[in-house]
Amino acid sequence: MESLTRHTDYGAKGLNEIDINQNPMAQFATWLHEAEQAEIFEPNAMVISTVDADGQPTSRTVLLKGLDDTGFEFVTNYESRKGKSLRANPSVALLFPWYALKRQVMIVGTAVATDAATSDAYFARRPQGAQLAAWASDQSEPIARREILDERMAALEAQYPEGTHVPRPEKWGSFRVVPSSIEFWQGRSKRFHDRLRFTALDDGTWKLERLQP
Ligand SMILES: Cc1cc2nc3c(=O)[nH]c(=O)nc-3n(C[C@H](O)[C@H](O)[C@H](O)COP(=O)(O)O)c2cc1C
Ligand SMILES: Cc1ncc(COP(=O)(O)O)c(CN)c1O
Repeated sequence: MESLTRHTDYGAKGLNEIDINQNPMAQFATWLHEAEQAEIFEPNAMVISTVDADGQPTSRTVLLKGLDDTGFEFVTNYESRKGKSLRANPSVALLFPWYALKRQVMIVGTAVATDAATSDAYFARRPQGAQLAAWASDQSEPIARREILDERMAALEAQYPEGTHVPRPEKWGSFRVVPSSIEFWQGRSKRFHDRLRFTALDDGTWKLERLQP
């Protein structure tokens, strides 16, 4: 396996304290836009790590669905493994792995369920197939066979013909991750990378620090 011994150079393009936007959410929006421009697959995909009631961490990918000065939004099933973990412990880590750009963004924060209206508004914008899948799936629960899921879907498709309104299941909705720190990582040559980390202060401003690579 050649990839295991490869030593790819990550290039000369740096990230410095002068050029970075002093508002980390605005800086994040710039990098997300650049990831979109680079046409990488699912640029808004992020790995979210949670810790369950027993202290066991787990990670999985979700899609970023909203971004503003208060935080990062994603949607999921509140009764899923991650949903249950977040009820027990709202601390999370987010990772945007933009390898094609030799970049990653690491966020630490707290996840809070949004109000029902926010979840309703997003659910209403989903394609009907995805809406029905949210009803059909008890996310993260074992099931004996794929066919059982397909039968559930067929029954839901009969109940809700194309174009009819599908209400949001109560078990499904959005979370907002309120960040306490946001680190921008830019890969550079010789593994001598740039790392700039913002930490939220009590007065609503951000402290910026450079971390060693
Ligand atoms: C690219 C990608 C995007 C995904 N987006 C979501 C998402 O936005 N919400 C979601 O609940 N699951 C999403 N999934 C599935 C999750 O990774 C995961 O399998 C699921 O949420 C169950 O996780 P859990 O059992 O740890 O709760 C995505 C998977 C991939 C690969
Ligand atoms: C199970 C699941 N739930 C939610 C989402 C994200 O929401 P949407 O389907 O509206 O993109 C995804 C995206 N891959 C998903 O796989």
